[in-house]
Amino acid sequence: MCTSILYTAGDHYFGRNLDLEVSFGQEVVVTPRDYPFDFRQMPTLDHHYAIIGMALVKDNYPLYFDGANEEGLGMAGLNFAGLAHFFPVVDGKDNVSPFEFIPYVLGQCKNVAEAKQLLVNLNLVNINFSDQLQLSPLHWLIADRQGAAIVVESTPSGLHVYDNPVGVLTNNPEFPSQMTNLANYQSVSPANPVNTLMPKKELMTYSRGLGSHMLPGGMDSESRFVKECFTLHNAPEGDSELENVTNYFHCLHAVEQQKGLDEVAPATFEYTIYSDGINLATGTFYYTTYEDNQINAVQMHNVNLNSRELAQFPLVKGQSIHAQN
Ligand SMILES: C[C@H](CCC(=O)NCC(=O)O)[C@H]1CC[C@H]2[C@@H]3[C@H](O)C[C@@H]4C[C@H](O)CC[C@]4(C)[C@H]3CC[C@]12C
Repeated sequence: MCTSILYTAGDHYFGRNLDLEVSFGQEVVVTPRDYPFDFRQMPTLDHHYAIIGMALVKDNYPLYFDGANEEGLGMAGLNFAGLAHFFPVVDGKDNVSPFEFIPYVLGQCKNVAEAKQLLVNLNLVNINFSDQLQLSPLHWLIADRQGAAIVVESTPSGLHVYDNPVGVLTNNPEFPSQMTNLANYQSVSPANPVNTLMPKKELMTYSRGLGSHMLPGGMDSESRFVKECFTLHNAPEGDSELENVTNYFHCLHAVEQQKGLDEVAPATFEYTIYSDGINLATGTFYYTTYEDNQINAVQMHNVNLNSRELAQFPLVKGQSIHAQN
């Protein structure tokens, strides 16, 4: 499972938790403007916006899990098992495979409005990257540095593009059902509740935080969606980049999966392999890994963006403890 968010605090911060039981060998990858992006059914993009994000590089091709471009448009692919459906190639449509979808959008669009235009003629097609790396059933959150966000879901009924007013995406069910479910939690609050249960009776406020007593806390995607909406939309806005990045990671880590809690096969547990976030205005990409609570950063503009060669930054994994004596 996974969770992706757009946090607004002056600038906009976009990224995700990647929750899985195996690591693919992903790293931070910058694709510069002149790297030739080949597509199976569409013309090569010889020149495009530069992209930074988390990717597995295979045969010199960056298979992005999530990322953002130099204009401040971000995009993340999240599991959508059993619901995602990809189609055969159709003449006259823009036929793009899901593994090409992030470069296709981030290479060409400055913002969500441009992405919506590009999606009008899109057909997400069932072409595997290779026999070893077959398609995964994904849906996507796309968000920009003006704060707009959409969700893209390709199901048996076709391609669906939904405005996302909450800036959160997890996994199943379909996005409109997640939004409907939020209505059940409207009374969840950071404040202690007013007693409407028995207004004429005194009830003891035995604890702080009673306003969030009904907040779901499970590992499942519906619980994470509600919990993250509550956390994100009550998060403070900081006065500095450091404060904002700190708040941002607290929001994501609120729904992280600790090892041992989500059993996906006997004795095999899914956990939050990494959490990442990019400041969409500055192009600084931040991340933490399960093994390392330290926030690491890669600044895309410190890489030569007028190049044809991918720049790869292996993930820092060792825990660093600040010994004080
Ligand atoms: C499985 C995860 C999504 C995380 C998640 O929700 N998993 C748990 C679950 O089963 O619910 C997805 C997100 C991005 C995906 C990868 C990217 O799409 C890039 C690449 C695309 C290829 O078609 C398949 C391999 C490969 C490398 C994908 C493997 C599966 C990934 C890593």
